[in-house]
Amino acid sequence: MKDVFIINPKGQKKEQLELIHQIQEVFQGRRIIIEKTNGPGHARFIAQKYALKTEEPVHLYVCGGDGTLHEVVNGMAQAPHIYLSILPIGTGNDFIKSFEGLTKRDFLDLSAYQDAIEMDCDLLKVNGEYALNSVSIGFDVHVADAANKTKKIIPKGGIFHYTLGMLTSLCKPLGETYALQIDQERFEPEFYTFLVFANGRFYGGGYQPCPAALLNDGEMDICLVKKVSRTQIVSLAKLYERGEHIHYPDLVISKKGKIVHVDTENKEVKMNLDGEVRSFKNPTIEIEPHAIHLLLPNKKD
Ligand SMILES: Nc1ncnc2c1ncn2[C@@H]1O[C@H](COP(=O)(O)OP(=O)(O)OP(=O)(O)O)[C@@H](O)[C@H]1O
Repeated sequence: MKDVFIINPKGQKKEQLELIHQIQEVFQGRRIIIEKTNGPGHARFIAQKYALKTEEPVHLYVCGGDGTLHEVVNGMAQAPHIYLSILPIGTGNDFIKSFEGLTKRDFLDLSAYQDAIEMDCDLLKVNGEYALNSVSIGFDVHVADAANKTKKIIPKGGIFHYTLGMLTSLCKPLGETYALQIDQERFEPEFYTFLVFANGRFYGGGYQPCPAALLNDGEMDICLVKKVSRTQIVSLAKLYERGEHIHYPDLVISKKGKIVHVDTENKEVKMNLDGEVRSFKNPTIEIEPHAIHLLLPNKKD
């Protein structure tokens, strides 16, 4: 199998240097390929290049944050000969938090991939674009947008960016009215503060909109947050971080599903796909079961 490292050089410098040192040690004498990204869209392009070469299996190591991972997945989803590992050197790295028992340090230990653990992982798909971790609409898209801006100024910080983003977003309109169809069930138009469709458990630097979400169950977990006031948002933030908001059915509807249509009355709405902000009209969100092969670190205690 060919080993290819896609490295986003914008990642945390110290972790990047340690990683390059480990690559030299662990892969000494073996043929590897290092591909550095040069800007937006490049990681996707590189992943697509290997997805189109079907003659040899490829172990792709994604070295970056959730943004790089999102791009790579969009380049190689459904390619049966690509195996993906995540080397988290971003600021948030929310996706890896869904793997219970594995820490960021475990993911960054290259020797733990010699006899890696294989896992097929579901993906979400929104009008043709894949998301690995989560998709959302409403208030938290403003939060992701604001967090992306502050990350450019202060690169470290995790949940800090999202908390700050939440506070600045409280000045914006809080939500919208949508009609929804979740599988066979129709939801008449209602005002929602935000809607989250999750494959993974964590987003926004560490919040848990869908604490029971599993990456390989063939279903998406759905959290519909009804109309809440600005003061309720602030007081609910801690519960939301712990995933305890689901115990408040007068405020939150929790569901599972395979396909969701959101009727935006043909208006463009902003959506958050793994932290990237996009605009869609009347989006359809689907789960694509077992759409990528992951190779996870095999931790030796
Ligand atoms: N050489 C480069 N220089 C600057 N930016 C780059 C370069 N290559 C890729 N990028 C940008 O980096 C972005 C992804 O960064 P990263 O993977 O850290 O994502 P992130 O969303 O900040 O994730 P996290 O929150 O986990 O840190 C891509 O969307 C791309 O625009």
